[in-house]
Amino acid sequence: MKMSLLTPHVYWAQRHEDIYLRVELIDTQNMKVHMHENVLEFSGQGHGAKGQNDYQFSLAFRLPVNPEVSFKSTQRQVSITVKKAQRGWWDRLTIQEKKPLFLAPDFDRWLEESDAEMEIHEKEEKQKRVKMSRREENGRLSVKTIFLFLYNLVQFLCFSWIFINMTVRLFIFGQDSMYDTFHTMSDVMFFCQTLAAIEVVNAAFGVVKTGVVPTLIQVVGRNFILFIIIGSLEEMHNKAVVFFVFYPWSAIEIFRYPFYMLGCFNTEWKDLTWLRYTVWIPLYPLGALAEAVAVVQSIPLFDEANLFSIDLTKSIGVSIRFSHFLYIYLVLMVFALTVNFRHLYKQRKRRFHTKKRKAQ
Ligand SMILES: CCCCCCCCCCCCC[C@@H](O)CC(=O)SCCNC(=O)CCNC(=O)[C@H](O)C(C)(C)COP(=O)(O)OP(=O)(O)OC[C@H]1O[C@@H](n2cnc3c(N)ncnc32)[C@H](O)[C@@H]1OP(=O)(O)O
Repeated sequence: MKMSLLTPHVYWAQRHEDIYLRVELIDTQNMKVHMHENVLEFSGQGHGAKGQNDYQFSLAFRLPVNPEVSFKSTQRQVSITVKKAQRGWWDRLTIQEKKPLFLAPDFDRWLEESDAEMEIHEKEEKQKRVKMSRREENGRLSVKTIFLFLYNLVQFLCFSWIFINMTVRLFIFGQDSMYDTFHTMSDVMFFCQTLAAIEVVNAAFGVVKTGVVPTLIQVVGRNFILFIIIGSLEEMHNKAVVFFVFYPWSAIEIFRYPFYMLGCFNTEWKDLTWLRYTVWIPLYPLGALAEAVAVVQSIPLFDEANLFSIDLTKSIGVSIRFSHFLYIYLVLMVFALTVNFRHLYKQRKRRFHTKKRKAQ
């Protein structure tokens, strides 16, 4: 059956820089779209107003347009975009004053000149806002990265100083060095552990992706031992247990903080990651055991000194001794230890399990 040559319905709209044409043809095949001397030539087979047929049209534009035409055929229509050679608003589309019969405004996209200007203005504003928020985000990111990097660096340097000093002193002075640990290391340890409060704040405000509870247990637990159990009792200062508390504390941190430092720049050193997530396995129970021994050793000393006890003998006839609280603390330690051990185990599994899956 011979198909007759017909013109499809064409709808148009403009912006300051573009012309949009919508050709109402369904399932267009063998489509040709050309621009020749400012005239757009279209031909194709498809289902239009007169059923399945060959359709064609040409449009001589009123003002110069770019020779390149972009077009897209969908199941329902053909969309053509032509770029104006010069930015501006046209009072009509074609060179001839009389509008071709097949051409009509595309009211879905139609805008008056002032509305189109408004649209440009809104687009520019939106782009500006996106740019500004990106810049702000980058600024915030870098401030956060610098802050975390410096924090981890300071902790790494201080804990390394403690660890190296304790090791060297152990080699030089042997067992005697243990009794001197508090006098030689406590200032730096006080500094590090006070600074570590930042980690709780970071976790609470989402600065780092970690749980608040394990961090709180870690920081409060250590600071209780350092400032109350050891720090507040002079008799505890020259006990060897201080060595056994400080050594595992500082040993883990010389791996943990550099691991975070690299993480700040999305970098990883596999061996360091392995150490960070493995060394705690023996160190954590050892550290906790040393802390428990320190608490037990301090109990008679607190009783003797009557420190932090609340005397209620006059009002209710009893005195609440700090040592009572310390017995409770020892039980609490078991729970807290379990929570953190499980947390660290999960972190280890997450780290190595994901890495393995990624590698597959
Ligand atoms: C509520 C009051 C309770 C009172 C409780 C009283 C009883 C307490 C008894 C507790 C006994 C404690 C014993 C303990 O003190 C003994 C010792 O410490 S012995 C030495 C061995 N110790 C350790 O190994 C523990 C060391 N500490 C830690 O690992 C952390 O403090 C801990 C919170 C336990 C776990 O860390 P975290 O949850 O942060 O895990 P990740 O390291 O995997 O980090 C998760 C993601 O966050 C990013 N992150 C974390 N911190 C930083 C940082 N400073 N800078 C940059 N990025 C950071 C990290 O990169 C991870 O991100 P991603 O997953 O994307 O890589």
